[in-house]
Amino acid sequence: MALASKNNKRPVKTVSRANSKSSSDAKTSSNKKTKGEEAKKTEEAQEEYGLKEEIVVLIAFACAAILVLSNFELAGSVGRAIKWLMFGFIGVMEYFFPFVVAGTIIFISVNKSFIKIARIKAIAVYGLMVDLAAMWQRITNVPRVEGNIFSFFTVCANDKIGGGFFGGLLCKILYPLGTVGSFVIMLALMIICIVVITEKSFIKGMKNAKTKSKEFIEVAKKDYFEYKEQNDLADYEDDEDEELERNGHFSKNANKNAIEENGQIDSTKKKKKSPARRMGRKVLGVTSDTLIERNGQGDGDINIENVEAISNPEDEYSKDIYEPDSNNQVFNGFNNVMTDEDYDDAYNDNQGDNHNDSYSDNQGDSYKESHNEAAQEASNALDEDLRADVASDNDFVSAYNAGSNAYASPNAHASSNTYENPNAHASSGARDSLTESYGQAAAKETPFEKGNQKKYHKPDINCLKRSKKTAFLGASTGKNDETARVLKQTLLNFGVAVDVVGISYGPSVTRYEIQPEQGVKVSKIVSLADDIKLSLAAADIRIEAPIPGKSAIGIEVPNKEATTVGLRELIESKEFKNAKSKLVFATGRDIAGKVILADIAKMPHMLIAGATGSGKSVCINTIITSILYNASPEDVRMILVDPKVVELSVYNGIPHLAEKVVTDPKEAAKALNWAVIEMDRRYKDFAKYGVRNLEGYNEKVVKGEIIDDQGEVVKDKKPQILIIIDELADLMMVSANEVEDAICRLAQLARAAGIHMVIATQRPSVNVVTGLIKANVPSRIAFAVSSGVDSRTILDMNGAEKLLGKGDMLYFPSNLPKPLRVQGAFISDEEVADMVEDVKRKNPPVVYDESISKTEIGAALVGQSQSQDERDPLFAEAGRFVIENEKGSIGMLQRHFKIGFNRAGRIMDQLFDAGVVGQEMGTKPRKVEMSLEDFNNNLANG
Ligand SMILES: Nc1ncnc2c1ncn2[C@@H]1O[C@H](COP(=O)(O)OP(=O)(O)OP(=O)(O)O)[C@@H](O)[C@H]1O
Repeated sequence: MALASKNNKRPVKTVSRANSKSSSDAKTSSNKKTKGEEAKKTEEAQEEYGLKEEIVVLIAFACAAILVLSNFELAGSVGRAIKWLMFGFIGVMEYFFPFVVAGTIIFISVNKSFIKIARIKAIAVYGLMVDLAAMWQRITNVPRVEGNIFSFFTVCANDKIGGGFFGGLLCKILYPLGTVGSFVIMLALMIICIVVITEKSFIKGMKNAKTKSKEFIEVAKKDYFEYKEQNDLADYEDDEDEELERNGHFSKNANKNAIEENGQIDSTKKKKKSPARRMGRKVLGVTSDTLIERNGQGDGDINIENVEAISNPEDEYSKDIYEPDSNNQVFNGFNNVMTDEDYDDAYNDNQGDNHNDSYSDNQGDSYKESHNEAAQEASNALDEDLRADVASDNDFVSAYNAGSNAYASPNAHASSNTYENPNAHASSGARDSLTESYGQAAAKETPFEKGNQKKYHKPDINCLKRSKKTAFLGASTGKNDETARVLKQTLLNFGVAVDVVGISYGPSVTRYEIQPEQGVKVSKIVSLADDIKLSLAAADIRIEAPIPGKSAIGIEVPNKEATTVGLRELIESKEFKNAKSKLVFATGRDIAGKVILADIAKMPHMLIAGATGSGKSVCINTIITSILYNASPEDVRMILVDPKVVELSVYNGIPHLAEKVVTDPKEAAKALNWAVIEMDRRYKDFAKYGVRNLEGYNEKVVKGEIIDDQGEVVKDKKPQILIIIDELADLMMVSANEVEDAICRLAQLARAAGIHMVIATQRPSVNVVTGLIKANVPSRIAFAVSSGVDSRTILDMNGAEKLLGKGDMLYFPSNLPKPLRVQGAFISDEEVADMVEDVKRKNPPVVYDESISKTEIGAALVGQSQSQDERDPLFAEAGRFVIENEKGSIGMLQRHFKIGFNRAGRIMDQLFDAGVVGQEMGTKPRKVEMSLEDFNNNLANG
């Protein structure tokens, strides 16, 4: 029905044909016929036509159906006959025949207006069928083509094979051409039929295919040339960039990146450049064409060249820690990157100054004035070789050594009693005779005797090696600027727009100070730490958000090569020399290269923690060395506790030691107890003489206002005492309670008494660094640790797990709000050994304080109770209670008076002292040995 309706609509031409037919009829018959009649006829014709069409279509379908059914032998004997017949005519093509018949009938019926064409096409279809049948026949060759023409019909009809009569006939006709020739012709026929049916030219199609492939090649060629052109352009741009970089310009982003005036991205440029850029560059987790849309600023990309490494005065977090001197030329950050001349000048200045300090300070004479004179004397006194050296060598160091030798010689000693310095650089002969003469002198006078306090001779600065000066300069090359660019791009890739506002080149890390655009959360940048690490291929980075005192976030990236900060350069620095405190030590250099000094007196106690190999022992060495270069034994005495035995034993014999280096943890507990007793003693003295602290006391000593019990004026100042414990864990293992008690008591009260502690541990766990110790030791230095948990134990915050080791530290004194990243000063074991040797040689033998080793563990507590000498307020009541119950038990006192064990125990001890109860009897209660009457009497008598 659908077809019918389609047909009704379609043949407009058919209708018009009918119309024309009726009109011609009208012409030939008569003009009398009315228009209404014509129209009626037309309508009738149309109806007739529609019906016919429908009938034809239906018959066609019926025929086709019967043919199909015949193929499957479902149409009875007629069907079988038809099948037989059809196979006889067209062979195996009979299977397709029903559909072809139905199709052609319908096709012709609906294309009546093109009947000729329709017929031709129908013939072509049948021709194609015969051609295909012939092909099949030729391929199978059954029945044989050479046979009788009629055998084709009979064999195919009977056996349902072959190409039938028509197929066979064609084969027979073409037989003289042979098989191949036959096939060629049959193929040609097939193409002709298809062309006729489809009306599509085979040759034209071939031509089209040719032109299409040509077009395709053209397009490919065009693409290739375009790509090549772009690639060349990118190469050229890269060359240009490199050239700019070489010339010190770093504005390629500003030139190349298409940020328009109004901040819009030039998308065409961006599109064109992207393939070349991606192909031409290594991708480091960023795409280099990512541009930032700036909000109204429109000043293009940041020009990294303009970013200067400024050691901003605002960086001074605390005046207590460093007081930068504008005159200081020694590595004062990167603004003052030194030329060789500068360096040498500074060196000579410092050398001269230091030399001056070492001698003129202590001796009261100007070393410089007499130096030339003395050197002259030396040249007389020394052997030929040395004299030649002194005469020819203009180098200050040689002159200095020669000068020192001069003073070391017995002659010089005889001629000038100011310089009795046995120098490390003395020739062996001179040294022997000196030792002899020194021994005699030492026999006459007691070392550090009263009024002879200025005879401490500092070690020679040449015992410490000078670190390489070029190391700092190396870090200021353009490499780091490139890093800043990558950093910025990486953050942009994650949608974080930032400006790099400053770069600080530190000895081991470089800090990029970035300022996020408004609306960017600091936490977002912190969360990108791993991605930044990946882009920069950095071992580890630390993000300081924000940098204290700045509206910027610091991203600390390790330098490719870390620079060692030599202790010597710090000790020679003006900051160190100008430091007033005797307990100042050269900590290292901060991220901007500034000298960081720490004053232990202000801390007043310090905890140093870090994993093994992170730099604790080196740090302790720098503390001791700094003190040896800065303070005399009258100013500072040290107690060194070294349970590891090997670390600090080298210092045995230096005059600053109050006690031989303590290696036994039990001895260490004694030493701590001694310190507690000493602290109590000092407080008593302060109270007695009406001073508040050690400084006040020492001032009075200088003024001669301190008179002792014998009525003599005290001339000895009390030194500051520094207790250094190299491994707290070892002490805690042996006697945790005593050690913890002593440390806490010292930590709470020792500041005013001038007693300070430096406690180091590689195990920052809570059972070593207990809550009590942490609470009482406010200043910390954290070296690299293995986990954030350890970092939190030390600093109460993460960060130390990101450190690089080898002296990289977070320095967190009590007066800073946040830890400061510092590269610790370095001193080698050889330097320590040289320096200690030098100090020992120059100074009288050390006199240890025997009372330290004689102190009993727990004596401090006895001392404490004795010093208090007070009975517990419950003493009387407790006494009566015990007597009434006729037994003395601590538990009973605890329960009855609702007090703790310690207090109850103390009361029981007091009752024992007063004779109320007897000795302890293990677990049994003590015996009562006093009547209530006697007890009351005793109380009444006081
Ligand atoms: N400030 C520094 N500068 C350069 N290198 C350093 C610095 N401090 C330490 N190192 C390097 O690290 C090594 C280990 O240092 P150190 O012995 O001080 O570690 P430690 O923390 O005391 O280890 P341990 O707990 O095992 O004794 C040193 O030999 C040295 O090479």
